[in-house]
Amino acid sequence: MTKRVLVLNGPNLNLLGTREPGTYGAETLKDIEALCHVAAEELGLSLDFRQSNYEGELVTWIQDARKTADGILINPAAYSHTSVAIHDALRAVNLPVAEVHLTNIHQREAFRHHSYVSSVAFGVICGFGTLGYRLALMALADKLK
Ligand SMILES: O=C(O)[C@]1(O)C=C(c2cccc(Sc3ccccc3)c2)[C@@H](O)[C@H](O)C1
Repeated sequence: MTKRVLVLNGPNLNLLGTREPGTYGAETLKDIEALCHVAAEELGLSLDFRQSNYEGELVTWIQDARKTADGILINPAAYSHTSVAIHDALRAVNLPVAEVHLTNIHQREAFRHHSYVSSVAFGVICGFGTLGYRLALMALADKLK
């Protein structure tokens, strides 16, 4: 049975590749989606890849995942540092969660050092750029086998 992973991307990630390439790299979210589909094919996973700037939409997608997905990869972006709602939704659905950040949030501004998602994720990857998405999918494939 092919395991299905919901890949969620938070606010402003739709702007990747357009500004701040020195911080977030030159790749776009479309580039990340493409690399995720290549990795998923290699790992025998199916993917649902989404991005939203709206916290409530991300919460609803997480809730729906209880019935439609086997695991979640999430880059919550700025909501990492603010959203108890996303934390609670991830806890409620009780699916394996891998958290990804393109940058090393621990080397950045203090307000980025804490993530409300990390305590409900089985693993957290940060600082490896877009490779972090591939690494997280590898970890999810292993967790779901
Ligand atoms: O490193 C990440 O992936 C992170 O999750 C991603 C973030 C992020 C995501 C998208 C955009 C921006 S800021 C930005 C705005 C315009 C163009 C490029 C970047 C930050 C930060 O909010 C987080 O603190 C860290």
